[in-house]
Amino acid sequence: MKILKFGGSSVANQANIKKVFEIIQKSQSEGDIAVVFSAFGGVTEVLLNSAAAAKNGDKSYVQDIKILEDRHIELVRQLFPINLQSPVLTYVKVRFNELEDLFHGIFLIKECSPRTLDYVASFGERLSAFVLAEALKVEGFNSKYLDAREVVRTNDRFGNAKVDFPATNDLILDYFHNNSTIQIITGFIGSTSKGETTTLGRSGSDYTASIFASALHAESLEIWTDVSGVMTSDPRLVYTAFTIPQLSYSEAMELSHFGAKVIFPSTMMPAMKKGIPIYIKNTFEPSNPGTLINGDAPSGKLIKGISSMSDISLLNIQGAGILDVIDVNRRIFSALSSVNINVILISQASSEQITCLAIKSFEVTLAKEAIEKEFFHEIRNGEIDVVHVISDLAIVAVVGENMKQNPGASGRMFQALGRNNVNVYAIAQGSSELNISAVVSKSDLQKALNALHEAFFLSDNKVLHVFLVGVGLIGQALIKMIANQQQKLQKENLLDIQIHGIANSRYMAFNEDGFDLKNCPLPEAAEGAKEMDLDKFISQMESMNFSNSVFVDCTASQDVADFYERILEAKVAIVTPNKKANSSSLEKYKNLKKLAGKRSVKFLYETNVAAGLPVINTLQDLMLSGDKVIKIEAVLSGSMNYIFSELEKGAPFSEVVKLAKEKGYTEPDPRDDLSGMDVARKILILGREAEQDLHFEDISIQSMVPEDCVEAGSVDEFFHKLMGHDGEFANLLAEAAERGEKLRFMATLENGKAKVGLKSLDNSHPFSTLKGSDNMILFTTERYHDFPMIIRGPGAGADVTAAGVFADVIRLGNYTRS
Ligand SMILES: NC(=O)c1ccc[n+]([C@@H]2O[C@H](COP(=O)([O-])OP(=O)(O)OC[C@H]3O[C@@H](n4cnc5c(N)ncnc54)[C@H](O)[C@@H]3O)[C@@H](O)[C@H]2O)c1
Ligand SMILES: N[C@@H](CCO)C(=O)O
Ligand code: NA
Repeated sequence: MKILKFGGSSVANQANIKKVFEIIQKSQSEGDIAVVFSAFGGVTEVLLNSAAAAKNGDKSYVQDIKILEDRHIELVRQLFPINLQSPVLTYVKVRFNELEDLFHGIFLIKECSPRTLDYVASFGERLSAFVLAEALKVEGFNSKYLDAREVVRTNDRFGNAKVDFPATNDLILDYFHNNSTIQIITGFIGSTSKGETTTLGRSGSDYTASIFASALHAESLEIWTDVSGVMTSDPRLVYTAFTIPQLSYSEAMELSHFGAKVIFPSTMMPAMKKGIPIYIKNTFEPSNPGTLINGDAPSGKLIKGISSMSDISLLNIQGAGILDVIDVNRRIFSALSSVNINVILISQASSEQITCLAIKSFEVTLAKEAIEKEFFHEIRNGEIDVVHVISDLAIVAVVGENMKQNPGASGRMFQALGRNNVNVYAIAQGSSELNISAVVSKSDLQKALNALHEAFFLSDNKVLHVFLVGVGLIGQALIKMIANQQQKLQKENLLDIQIHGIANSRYMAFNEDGFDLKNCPLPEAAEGAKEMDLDKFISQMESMNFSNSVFVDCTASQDVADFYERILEAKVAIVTPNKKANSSSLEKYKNLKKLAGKRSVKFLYETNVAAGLPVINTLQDLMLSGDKVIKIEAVLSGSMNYIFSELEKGAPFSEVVKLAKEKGYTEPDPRDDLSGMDVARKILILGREAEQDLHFEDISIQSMVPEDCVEAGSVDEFFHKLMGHDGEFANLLAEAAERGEKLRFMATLENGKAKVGLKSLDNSHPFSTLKGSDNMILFTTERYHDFPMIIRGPGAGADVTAAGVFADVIRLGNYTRS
C-alpha cells in the first residue's frame, strides 16, 4: 500500500486535477493506494477569513462564500458529464447551505470558538475529497470517499488536536480491512471521541497522510506538491540551488526547521517511527524523482543543504558578575519562556562570561525587558550589564549527517564566509554535528548562502560573477572571448564565468542569472537598461552580493579608477587594463595594493603594460624571488611603434596615426599615445612594480603632439590639424634614414629617473627590428646582469589586450578555488 497526498495547489483547478488523476492512474497500476487531499487551493484561507469577518460583523463574508460556492460548482461542471453532475452538485449545495447557516450564526452571536473554527475549516477537505472521489469514479477508478473524522481520533485541543494513535490505528486498520476500493481521504481533520470535528494544525494534510501510512504500514508515503522536493537552498536566493535526492529523517527535520518549508517536521513523525520512506514529488513535473526522505545512512556530500532564517536579533547577557552561570542561564530561559519567546540559537564560550541568544527580531524588545526585569538587582549593582542587542541579522546553517566525525565542514564553511567578506556574529553547533549555524548580517544573507552553496555543492565548479564597466573595443572583445571559451572552461577548468552587469559611459544594465554571452547586448540595448551612474552601478553590484565577484574596468577613465578603494573594501576583486589608478599618486597605488591584501582580494592589471604580454607578472615574480631591477629599457607603446615603423613605408604621419586608431592600438584619444603620457604611465607602473618609489615628476616626457593639436576640441579636429604636420614628421624620418638609423619611441628607467621620448637608433639596436604593434621590454637586474631579460611581442590591439584581461580573470578563478 502506498499513500499519496496532494496539496491545495495540485488541485487548484481542472487542469491541475487532470495531472493529479494521471499520477493516481499510474500509481494504482503499480499496486494498492490510498489518496489524501487538501482542500482546493486557497479554500481554507477563505473559510477562515470569512469566519473572522462574520465574527466581526462584517457582511463581506456572504459574497466571499458565494464566490467559493460558485468555484466548487464550476469545478463540478468541468469534471463531470452533465448527466452525472446532479448528485455531486447536491452534495456541494447542501454543504454550502450548512456553511451559510453556520456563518449566519457566527455573525449573529459575534463569536467563533476554536471548536466552531475547526468545524468551518473541515468543509474545505470534505468538499474537495468528496468531489474528487466522485470524479475519479467517473474516470473509471474504484474510488470511495472517506471522511477522516470516522477514523482519526483526537483530543479536543481544537486547532491543533493531538492524535490518539492506538484508537486511530485500530479504526484505520478496521476500516481498510476487506476494503478493496481506493480510499479518497480528507486531509487535515479528525474528531474527538464525542464526534466533535477537530483539525490537526499546520500542514495537517501531510500529517493525515503520515498517520494513514503508519497505521497501514505503507510501503511509502508520497507528498505531491508544487516543487520538486527539498532543495539545497532557497532557490529565490541561490539561483544554483538544486533538488536534494535523498535526506535522512533528521536532516529533513533540521532543514525544514530553518527555511525549507517543504515538509513540516512533526508531520513526518508517524511515518518516520515506522521507517516508511517519504517522497516529496512535484505534481507539475512528475518525472522528476524529487526528494526521498528515509532512514538510510548518510552518504555522498559532506552536507545536504543550507538553510536560513532572516529577521534575527542577538541578545548578549554579560558582566563581570556572572559567576554561577548555571543559574544565570536558568533564569534567562525562564524569563524568556514566561513571555513565550522561542530561543533559536544559543552560544556560550567556555569562559562562561557571556551568554548569547538568537531570537526573532519582532520579539526583541519583549525579550530584553523580560531579561532585564529578571536581573534587575544584578544590573543595578553592576554585576550584569544591560542586555546588549544586535539586530538586522540572519542565520545560515549547513545541515548534514555526514559532518559527524568528519573534520573539515566547519573549516570549509567559515573559510567560504570569510573569503567573501561575511562577518560572523555568533556560531552554534551541537554535538550531534548535524547542523552548524552562523549568525550573519541580514544584508549579507544572500551572499553568505551563495558562498556556502558554492563551497559545498559547486566546489568542483567555481563561479566568477563579473561586473564589466567599459564595453568598448576591449570590453566587447573580452565578452566574445569568454563566450567562446565558456563551455571549455566549465568542463576542463571547472570554472564558470558569468557577467551580471555591463556599462559604458551612457548606459548600464544588470542580469541576475548572467547575460547570455553568445548574444550579449550592448548596455544601451539590454533589457532594463538605465542611464549610467557609477555610484549606482557599484551599489547594485554590492547589493547583488555574489560570492567571488569581479569588477572588470575596461575604460580609460579616472572616475572609474576612483572607485577602486570602495570596490576592494567590499571584497570584490578588480581586473583592469586601465592604467589610471596605478599611475596616479604613489600613495594611492600603494594604498590599493595594501587594501587588496588586507581584504584578501585580488587586484590584477597585467594589461596595464604591454597588453597581454606577461610583463607585470614576470616583474612581480622577479621581485618576490629577491631580484633587484637595475635598469628598464622598453618600447611600451604598440601604437607609437606601429606609427613609426609604418612611417618607414612612406605613408603620411596623420594617416598612419589614423590607421593605428582604426586597428585599435591607440588610447580612446590618440593624443594620450602621441604625447607620451600613455608610455609615461606604463614606465611609472613598471618602476613601482620594481619597488621604486617613483612619482610622475620623476619622468621626463617628450611629447609628439604638435602645439596646435593639443588644443583641438575633438579627436576629429585633432586629426584634421595633424595633417598640417605630416611634412615635419617626414623630415624627421628622412634625417634618421640618412644617418642609417630608425625612430623608436622608448622609455628608460635607471637610478630612480625615467625618460620617455623619440630616439634615433642604429640598425643593430634590438628595438630597430620591432614591427607593427610590437612592444619590447629589457630588464637588467642583479640576476639578469650581463644579458637582460627580454620580453617581446604585440603590445596593443583588441585581441591581445582582451586575452590578457581574460587571463587575469581566469587567474582569479584559480586563486579563489577552495
Ligand atoms: N587598445 C589597446 O590595445 C589596449 C591595450 C591595453 C590596455 N588598454 C586599455 O583598455 C582600456 C579600454 O580601451 P578601449 O580601446 O576598449 O577603449 P574604448 O574607447 O573602445 O572603450 C572604452 C569604454 O569605456 C566606456 N567608459 C568611458 N568612461 C566611462 C565611465 N566613466 N563609466 C563607464 N564607462 C565608461 C566607454 O563608454 C566605452 O564603452 C583603456 O584603459 C586602455 O588604456 C587598451
Ligand atoms: N594605447 C596603448 C595600448 C594600451 O596600453 C598602446 O598603444 O600601446
Ligand atoms: Na602585460
